[in-house]
Amino acid sequence: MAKRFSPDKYVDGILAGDRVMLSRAITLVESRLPSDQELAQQVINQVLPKAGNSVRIGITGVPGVGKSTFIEAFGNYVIQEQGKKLAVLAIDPTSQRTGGSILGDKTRMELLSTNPQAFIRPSPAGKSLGGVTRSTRESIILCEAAGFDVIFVETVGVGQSETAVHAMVDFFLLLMLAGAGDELQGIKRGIMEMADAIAITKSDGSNIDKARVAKAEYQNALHLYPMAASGWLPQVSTCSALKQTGLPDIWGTISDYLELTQQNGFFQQKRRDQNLQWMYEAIRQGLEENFYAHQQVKQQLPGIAEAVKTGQKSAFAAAAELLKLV
Ligand SMILES: Nc1nc2c(ncn2[C@@H]2O[C@H](COP(=O)(O)OP(=O)(O)OP(=O)(O)O)[C@@H](O)[C@H]2O)c(=O)[nH]1
Repeated sequence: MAKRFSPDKYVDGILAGDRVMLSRAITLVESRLPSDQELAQQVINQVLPKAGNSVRIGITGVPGVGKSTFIEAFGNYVIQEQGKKLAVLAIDPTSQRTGGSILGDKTRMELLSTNPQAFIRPSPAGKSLGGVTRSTRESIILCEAAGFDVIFVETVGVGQSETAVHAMVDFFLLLMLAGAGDELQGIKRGIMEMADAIAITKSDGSNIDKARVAKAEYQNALHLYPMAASGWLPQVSTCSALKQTGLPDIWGTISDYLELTQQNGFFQQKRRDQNLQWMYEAIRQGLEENFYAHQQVKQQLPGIAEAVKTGQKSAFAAAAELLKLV
């Protein structure tokens, strides 16, 4: 097992912006060991008052949309032109690639991964969506305490992980291709409804006209949705990560959104709601872990499951019997 330090050492390191200590603290957060979990909670509790001062931006899009290239280009823009410190985290429980999606794509994030103002952390490998979600939420807090004022949370645009990311960010950006059709892109209607902005990627060369048409179409489609509680009308823009165009527009949209929602109180309300949601989620996960770790449950579960399978017991009676054991 790697070396562990006192909680203060992690806390001091993080607050001083020490990236190595930040990385080590995230490793604690990702660990399944109860002793690591306990240490992680102590660290998080201590840095919590220094967290929260960032803009949390979820970025999603199906494979092929150009996500890594976009994050590299937009990330560098945010650092260089907006003077921000950027952390990039990933939620990708499906990733089979070693070290998760971001590390696998490090070559496409060459500039960002060597930029001292950026911190890139891949999705933890071998975890369930719930596990990844939890560690990403806690990693956001640690990154904020370390002084990162923009956080990108990247996810693959195929389903459940979008909902998880949406529940932990302030702003949700959906990347789309021009002319591929929603269904072809595997974008579910629900994901479009969650988007605060859509960026049509690869708007360069012969693609520019197609991207312009797509922009108008998506803008029309978004107008059909009922007005969001934030009072914000989702915006569509076109961009090219390759040619570095459209990036200031996207940042402008994010800034407009922040201005509106901070003024009308939606931003603060959403964060408070998300905090509560995190708590209930943690309770649910904790209960589930305790249940399956319980000695008697472990012993009796296989037999009872078999009885359900063969029709000797009803699913509900079986569940009730097992739940009573804890
Ligand atoms: N013409 C053009 N091609 C692009 C642009 N951005 C990305 N590409 C190309 O699109 C392909 C996919 O880009 P990636 O950045 O790997 O995106 P992805 O497939 O969504 O990958 P993940 O980030 O792993 O999900 C690559 O061949 C890129 O060179 C762009 O702005 N213009």
